[in-house]
Amino acid sequence: MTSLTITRPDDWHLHLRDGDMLKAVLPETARHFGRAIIMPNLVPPVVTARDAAEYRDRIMAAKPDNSKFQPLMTLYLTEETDVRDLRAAAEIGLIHAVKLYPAGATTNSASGVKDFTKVKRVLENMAQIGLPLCVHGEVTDPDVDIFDREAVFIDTILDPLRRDIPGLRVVMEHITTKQGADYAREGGDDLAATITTHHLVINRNHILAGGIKPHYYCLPVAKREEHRLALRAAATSGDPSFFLGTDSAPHTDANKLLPCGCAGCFTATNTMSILAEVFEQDDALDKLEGFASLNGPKFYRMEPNADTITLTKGNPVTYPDHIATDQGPVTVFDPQMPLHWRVT
Ligand SMILES: NC(=O)N[C@@H](CC(=O)O)C(=O)O
Ligand SMILES: [Zn+2]
Ligand SMILES: [Zn+2]
Repeated sequence: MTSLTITRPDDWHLHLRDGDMLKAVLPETARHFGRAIIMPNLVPPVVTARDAAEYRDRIMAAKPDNSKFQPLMTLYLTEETDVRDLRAAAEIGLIHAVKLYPAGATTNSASGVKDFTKVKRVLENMAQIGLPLCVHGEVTDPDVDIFDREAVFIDTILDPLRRDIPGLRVVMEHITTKQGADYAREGGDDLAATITTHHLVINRNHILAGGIKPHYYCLPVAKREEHRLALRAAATSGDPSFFLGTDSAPHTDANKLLPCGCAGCFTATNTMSILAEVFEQDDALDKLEGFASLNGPKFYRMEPNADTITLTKGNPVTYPDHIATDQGPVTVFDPQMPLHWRVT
């Protein structure tokens, strides 16, 4: 096969940041994607309907001319989240999900949840109205090894939470483990998982073997090869429990290349080329549309995009190794393999 036309994809987990960074990175996503779930971990975070409306306006203003890209806004769940404000924002279609960060789990998560009893009423209301909860699924207990934090979160927090609040619709964001894939697969219609582009490509050796590679450091951190293979199997299976959330998370090189560097991989630029290569390697090009364009809208109870994109196979694709921003360069994720599929 040398050409593949699929429904225009969406990105169900994206960091666009704000200000100059937003202006620099938004065109990279808007070029190929119809919609994206916009992560609310700004500083300060997007916690109220008003914050979300104002952030949406800034995104719309930063959009390239002629772009039909639609940001799907989210609220950042805090122990002070106001149920009425949240319900009103969902009813008018301003927000499409609420994001749960355990306090301290990842970039800009200090306002996240420490005591789950404090958010129970909000979660019960979300279950009533069918509003999905997007979960960064890692425990923050310093006694738990960083490579185990996702699996421990599923057993000690996510599973009890889902039993406690029946009907709560949950997206396990950026799963990185076999345990995550298994739990999502078996969780029924109210549970799904996003998988990033980079976690289909790298394992923890890519970060640590032969010298430390800060550009491959993200959270949850990439795990052993067996987990990467489990994610590949899940993404290419066609199972509607799994869909694309790139977690494209721009940080300037200056902030990545530090003694204590930021977590995040920036994949907006080359995600579709990487995915086509990955799905072709696994003999699953016919499953790419489900993963990137159909399974996400199905879970979010939205129509798929009405238009299509075409990927064409040819000589290796060239793409910039970084994106320039007013704050400095942002390195584009290097999949360490030639990519032959370009969006035409
Ligand atoms: N994934 C990351 O490594 N970083 C994300 C935060 C997140 O999604 O956890 C970021 O905002 O930079
Ligand atoms: Zn996260
Ligand atoms: Zn993220």
